[in-house]
Amino acid sequence: MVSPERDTSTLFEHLPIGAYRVALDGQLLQVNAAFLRLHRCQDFAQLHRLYKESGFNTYVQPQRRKDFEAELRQQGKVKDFVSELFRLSDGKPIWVREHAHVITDKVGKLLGVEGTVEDITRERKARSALRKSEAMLRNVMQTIPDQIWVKDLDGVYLTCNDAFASALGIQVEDIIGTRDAHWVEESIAQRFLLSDQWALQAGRTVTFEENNASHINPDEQLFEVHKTPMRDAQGKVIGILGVSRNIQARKDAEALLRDTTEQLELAIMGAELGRWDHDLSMEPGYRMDARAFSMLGRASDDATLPRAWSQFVHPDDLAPVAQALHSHLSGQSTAYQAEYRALHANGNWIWLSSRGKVVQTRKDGTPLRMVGTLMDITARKQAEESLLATRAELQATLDALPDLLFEFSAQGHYRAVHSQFKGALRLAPDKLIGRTLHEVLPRDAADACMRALRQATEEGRSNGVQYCLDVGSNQKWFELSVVRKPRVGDEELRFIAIARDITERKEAEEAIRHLAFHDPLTGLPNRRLLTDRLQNAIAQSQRSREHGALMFLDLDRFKQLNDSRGHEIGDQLLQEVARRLQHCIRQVDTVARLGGDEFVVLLHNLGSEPDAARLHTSMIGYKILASLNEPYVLGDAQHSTTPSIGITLFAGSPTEASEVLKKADTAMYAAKQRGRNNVCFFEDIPPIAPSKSA
Ligand SMILES: Nc1nc2c(ncn2[C@@H]2O[C@H](COP(=O)(O)OP(=O)(O)OP(=O)(O)O)[C@@H](O)[C@H]2O)c(=O)[nH]1
Repeated sequence: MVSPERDTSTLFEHLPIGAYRVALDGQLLQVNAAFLRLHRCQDFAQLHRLYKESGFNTYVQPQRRKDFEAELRQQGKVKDFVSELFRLSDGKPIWVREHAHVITDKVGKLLGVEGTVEDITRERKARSALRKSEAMLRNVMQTIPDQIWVKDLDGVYLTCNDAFASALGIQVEDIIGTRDAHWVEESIAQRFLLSDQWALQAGRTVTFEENNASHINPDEQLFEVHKTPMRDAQGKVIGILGVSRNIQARKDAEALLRDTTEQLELAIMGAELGRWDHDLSMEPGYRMDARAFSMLGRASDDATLPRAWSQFVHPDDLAPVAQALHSHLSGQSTAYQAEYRALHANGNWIWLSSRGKVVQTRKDGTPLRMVGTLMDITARKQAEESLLATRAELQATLDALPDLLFEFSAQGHYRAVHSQFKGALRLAPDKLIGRTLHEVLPRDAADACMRALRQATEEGRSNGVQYCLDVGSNQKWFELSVVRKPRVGDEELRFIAIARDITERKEAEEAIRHLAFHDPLTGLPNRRLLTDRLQNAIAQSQRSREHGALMFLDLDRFKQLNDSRGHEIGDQLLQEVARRLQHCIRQVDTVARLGGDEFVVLLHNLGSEPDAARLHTSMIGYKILASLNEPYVLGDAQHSTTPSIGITLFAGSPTEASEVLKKADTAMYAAKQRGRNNVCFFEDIPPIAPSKSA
């Protein structure tokens, strides 16, 4: 049988933690093997020596020994006394937990102290690490926006984060220890339970989406839920970890993207666009889709093969296309855009419009991938070309037109000037635009143009309105043709106006008119104009009762000059006579040549007194006689001539011009008969006696 003492001693020896006995003076009496291991000592002697050297106090904080002894004195024992000690062998600090009690003999006399010392350095480190990792886990759980919770196998919440608690509308502390049924409808709690069981049975993380309407998810937002069985260190399932994430916004964005992509696809199809995808990291890396490829008349089977972007591009268009590409790839342009000719399978060149953008870059910004569209613009290009040709033709026609071409508003604003002959304009075209006719032209001309515009407004066109302008130092005549432009939509009413320079025509007309009323040799009014003026003078005389007079002149023996010196010399004489006659009369009076060597002078406003009128006329008649008697230089010889002048007066009474002319002619004839170079008044000719036989 083993004695109790021996049992105690064996137990002491084999305790897994350090055990000691000390005397009242602190001397070590006995330690066990574990105590020696704790202090890394070989044997009791080494330990004892080191212990003595330390002065019986190995506490890192010396105060702790005093605390230990005080507690022992007061309580007779010390429990769970944790302190830091210096390990006796190497002086390294270690953490220990101590229990001790005093030893007494049978009568209660104090003999010493007996205690245990347990090295808890590793345990403390582990606890501290655990505390740290727990804190970290808590932080992570709070930081993650997802809802996180942990339930045990009975469905009781062990922990959760704020996101989860606030989704339920309560505090974290309120959730712990409760079940789902506390917070959600029974049906929802049931569904939660089913998914928990699914994860537990599967023995792995299960993921599913959930949007069940409940008071914690009234908007039926979509959540992605992960449930994972939780295991202890031995791999035994002890609970379930849940993570739930609101993916409504992501789903909406995905749906929008899908919609947009579909719409884009539809738009691309609707616009008959082809697509290309250019992988810039490889060569060749340009791929077309079937639609793009079929634009080139090529079989869609080969469409997706990578090729050089330049494969079908017209050689003359390579440089500009490469330039556009470079400009976008180097970031100078926000998008790539080029129009070029491409080789159709039938051998023709078609026009393509290519647009695209870089959609992927390396980290350093180097472009990696471009995508874009192709559009067949051959028809547009052809239309543009024919439009350009038509425009060029129109411009050439306009350039060839000797006219000024304008566009006006109905209010007379210059809207456009199409004229080659800018010199004929009063202002430069850019200065004309926006101004009105009245701001640019003199009043009469502007009024005439506005008249034409008004007529064109009412009738659609206007032709023939004429106006006169000073252009430079010349006076020019213009004739206006105006057409109302067909209106497109609610566009302003406009008029095309052609102003034709008709100065030459006007001058020709004037010359013709002059010829009709004037004698070409002397420029004097002819018989027709004289007759007209004579009629006017007679009419005026009737109104005013003033006298007028008509002189009829015929050169004496003019025929001889013609015959002797020729017709031309005769003409020269007639011209000089015309000049002298004009010098003898007032501006208001008229000298006319009737033909041959016959001239007529018409005098106006000779007053109402007959004698005064006759005297005045007589004076002029003799003045003319004297003037024409002056010698003439004709060619290289002098010549003399004389006129015979017949005069008649008229006043008040109605008379025919021919009658007056006849009287003057008669008087002239009388002057001839009186020996020529003479002045004779018709009124002085004695009336011819009626013949006896009559
Ligand atoms: N040089 C020239 N001669 C003309 C022109 N028209 C007519 N004559 C000539 O003028 C002459 C007119 O002569 P008359 O008046 O009949 O005779 P005359 O010699 O003047 O004789 P009297 O009048 O009786 O003194 C004719 O010889 C015509 O041929 C003309 O435009 N130029």
